[in-house]
Amino acid sequence: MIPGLKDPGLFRTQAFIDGTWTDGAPDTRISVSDPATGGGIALVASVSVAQAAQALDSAAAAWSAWRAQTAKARADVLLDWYRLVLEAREDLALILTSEQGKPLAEALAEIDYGASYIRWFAEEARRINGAILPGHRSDVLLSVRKEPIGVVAAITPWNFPNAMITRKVAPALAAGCPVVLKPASATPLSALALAELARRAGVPAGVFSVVPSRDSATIGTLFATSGVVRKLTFTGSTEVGRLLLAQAAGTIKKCSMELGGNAPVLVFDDADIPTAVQGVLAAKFRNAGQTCVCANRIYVQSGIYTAFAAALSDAVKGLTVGDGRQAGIAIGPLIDEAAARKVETLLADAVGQGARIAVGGQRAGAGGTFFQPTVVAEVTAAMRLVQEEIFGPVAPLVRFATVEEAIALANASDHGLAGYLFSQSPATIERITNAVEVGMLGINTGAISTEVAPFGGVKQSGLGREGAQLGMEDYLETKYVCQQF
Ligand SMILES: NC(=O)C1=CN([C@@H]2O[C@H](COP(=O)(O)OP(=O)(O)OC[C@H]3O[C@@H](n4cnc5c(N)ncnc54)[C@H](OP(=O)(O)O)[C@@H]3O)[C@@H](O)[C@H]2O)C=CC1
Ligand SMILES: O=C(O)[C@H](O)CS(=O)(=O)O
Repeated sequence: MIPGLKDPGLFRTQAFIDGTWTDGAPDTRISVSDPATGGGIALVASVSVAQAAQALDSAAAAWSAWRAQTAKARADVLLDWYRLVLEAREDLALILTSEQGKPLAEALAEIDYGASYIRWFAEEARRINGAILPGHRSDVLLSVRKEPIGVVAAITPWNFPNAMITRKVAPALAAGCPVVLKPASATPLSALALAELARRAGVPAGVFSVVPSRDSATIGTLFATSGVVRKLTFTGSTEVGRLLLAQAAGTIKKCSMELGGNAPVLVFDDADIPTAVQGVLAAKFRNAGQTCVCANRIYVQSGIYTAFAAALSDAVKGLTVGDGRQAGIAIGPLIDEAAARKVETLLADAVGQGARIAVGGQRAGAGGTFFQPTVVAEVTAAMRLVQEEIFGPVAPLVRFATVEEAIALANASDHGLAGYLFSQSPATIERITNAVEVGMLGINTGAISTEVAPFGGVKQSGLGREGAQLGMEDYLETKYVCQQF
């Protein structure tokens, strides 16, 4: 149980299948722990493959009635869900921080961000328009219709255990598609609370099921290979996304992939230093650096390097580390011991090759997975800090000299999710905007995520877009009709 919940009914530990709370497989449960204390907070049902298959079958059975609802009726249910989520935002944030660790202020922001996707797609539900085309013959009527793709299987990560779910479930339901969700095992409670609120909002049985499982690989294989599933949507690491794509090939399944990132930041000599520092703080240290759009490699032009490094270091020293439930905390714990150890390994590799720790560099506090917000200077492209997604509160600074060098460095990655640019030169901004290989670019800002814009990457950062009007397309099929008079 989580102390302090106003509505204990949101603390759910069973699976939610076909509108019913149900135990999982016997003798297997998911142990959910609090990353700040290491203590256990829940034992959650872990479903069997048969139960996950049952959830898919119940979704298929519910599909025809859900798609037959008017767009307005589906929108009304989503708006009720939106209202209930906002009414429960403090409980949802407390559940989220308890299982994921981010500071409560960030958790509240995530609940609002997640809710914004529900509202956005409630509105988009009523704008899924088709078209009448000018015929190629005088005796035909040509039309194009948008139809719900069918049963959607979704798999989501632990770092945004609320918003990554609504960013998929809301457009699917808006389009007329039922969803079966497998949430991350580290953070199932947020997903189950969302399911309870969806139930209260009137989402019909079978239209939204949540099947936590300790055996994610087996459930993922079921989702990717089942003939019942028409659409697979995944957010998580590139390696898992690659595996799922391969598994889905057998059924030519439509897939959306929001995968790993390795965001470059380019700070030019003409940048406004306070703006660049604030932008890097926002893009680097949100969620203790555990976001796919985090600033991962910070390239600083040689003329501003020393001044920027000093200003950033001063700002980072002011970031407080601690339990996210305490007031004023900026950096919570990393999700688990493996994450903390990975950060240590990457730092050791960099220092071993001549990098210099300007701020931080160590675990914070006595024990646990807290890590000091860290600035590393004199980093080079040969270091793992630059080559790999850090997923921790570490800001590596790399020098560069020219615009052409900056472009080459920024694009030297298999990933291309987000990127950031700090300059006051229109010519530099235009040059970089056209040349950098990313799906999303922040210019003189480090905060770019919003439901109104298409979220997604290029290269091995994924396929498809979430949010915006584009985000609805992933849950629709197009039908062209040629009617002879
Ligand atoms: N592009 C984007 O929008 C985002 C990308 N990410 C990326 O995700 C990574 C970190 O998140 P993380 O949760 O660790 O990513 P993972 O890929 O490890 O896990 C994501 C989800 O996939 C499940 N999973 C793990 N292995 C398999 C498998 N073999 N088959 C099917 N499902 C599987 C996990 O289940 P379980 O929890 O049981 O392991 C979890 O639900 C980073 O690379 C980050 O960049 C994260 C968020 C957003
Ligand atoms: O998991 C992520 O990194 C999210 O996509 C981050 S965001 O959408 O809040 O930027």
